Amino acid sequence: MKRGKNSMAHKLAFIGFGVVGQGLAEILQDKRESLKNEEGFEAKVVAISDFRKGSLYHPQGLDLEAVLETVQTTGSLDGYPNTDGLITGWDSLQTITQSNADTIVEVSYTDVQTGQPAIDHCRAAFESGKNVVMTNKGPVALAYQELSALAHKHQVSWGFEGTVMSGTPALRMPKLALAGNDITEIRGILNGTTNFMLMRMDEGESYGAALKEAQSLGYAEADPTSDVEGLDARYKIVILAQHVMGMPLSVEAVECTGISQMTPELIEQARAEGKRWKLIATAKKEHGVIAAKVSAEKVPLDDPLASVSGALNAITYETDLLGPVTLCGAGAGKTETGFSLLIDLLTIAKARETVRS
Ligand SMILES: NC(=O)C1=CN([C@@H]2O[C@H](COP(=O)(O)OP(=O)(O)OC[C@H]3O[C@@H](n4cnc5c(N)ncnc54)[C@H](OP(=O)(O)O)[C@@H]3O)[C@@H](O)[C@H]2O)C=CC1
Ligand SMILES: N[C@@H](CC=O)C(=O)O
Repeated sequence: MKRGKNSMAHKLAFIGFGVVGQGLAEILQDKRESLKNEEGFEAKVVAISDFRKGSLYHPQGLDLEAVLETVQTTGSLDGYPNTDGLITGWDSLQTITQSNADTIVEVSYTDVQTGQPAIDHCRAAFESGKNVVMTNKGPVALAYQELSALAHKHQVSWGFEGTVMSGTPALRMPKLALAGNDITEIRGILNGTTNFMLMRMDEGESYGAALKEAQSLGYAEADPTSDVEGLDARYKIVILAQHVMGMPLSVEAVECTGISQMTPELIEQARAEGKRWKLIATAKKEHGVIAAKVSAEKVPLDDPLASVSGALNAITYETDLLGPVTLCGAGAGKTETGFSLLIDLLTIAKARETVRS
């Protein structure tokens, strides 16, 4: 269905411009016309602030094609054409508070210990009346209550679909399409890097080579310890418990082991038993109490999770009205995670359109 033109372009500022940031930028560039014609959505990237690649701000908008060409050929934003009105050198907080962006795209590293500086990025954005869309898991796992309340107080939106299962709607689907159900248990494969590594190891590749390959494909965290020790999956199960099950859960309360002890012998042993290793995250609600854990499990081959391969993820929601509902799709990747930010942006745009009409 064609939608009416939205006269006001959404002004975006990116904090971080690595794999995922560039993934969204490419989608906005490649789908500019169809997003405008089919969704009535227009976006203007006014600022990008990255730790080492540099930073750019132009209140009238940056030339996205030139930005991508510059960063992808030189690894830096420094060679971007110096046009009239261009400001360079702003750090993340200056970009958030001083740019004319209405939405901040927070795609900096996930810090699994403190969630910072991304928590402060969200606080600064909300207090400046700006929406945030993000794939950074730290703020959602560690400061969900505080930041939800702050966004609400300042009447701005906070989108974080990509924090769990990349662009696969692991948060939106249960919140919208399963509304009215009591979700009593969530069980799934929530980390693409380790699932990819386990597949490659099952095919005979070494642990180190499998990790390198996952890194080169853009699946791994900047510090892949988060992936292989299960910390990334732990953050995701905490996000699911809080946002989908409505149960407060701290990261420390989730027992967690990863796959760093996995050996060819263990893989062989599982195969001999007709099983396959998977890193499984579970959250179960019983008598108003939630228990959650992340661990490598030997899954029988007839379990649907056994056939989830590569960077795919899958999740089963146990519901009271519908029984088990399983969602399977991308769990990591440049375009896949870039899409998660796009769907958050489209949701904000549609809400804005509804308010205006
Ligand atoms: N890759 C994926 O498939 C997925 C990633 N995510 C999450 O999305 C986020 C981005 O991931 P990804 O793009 O892969 O990671 P990258 O490491 O490729 O990119 C992160 C970027 O953020 C920059 N950065 C770090 N800290 C700051 C800061 N304080 N201010 C400005 N820039 C900063 C880094 O700068 P520099 O390197 O120049 O120092 C880097 O360019 C992470 O939080 C990750 O957990 C979520 C789902 C899937
Ligand atoms: N490193 C993460 C990226 C997405 O959250 C993963 O491998 O799943």
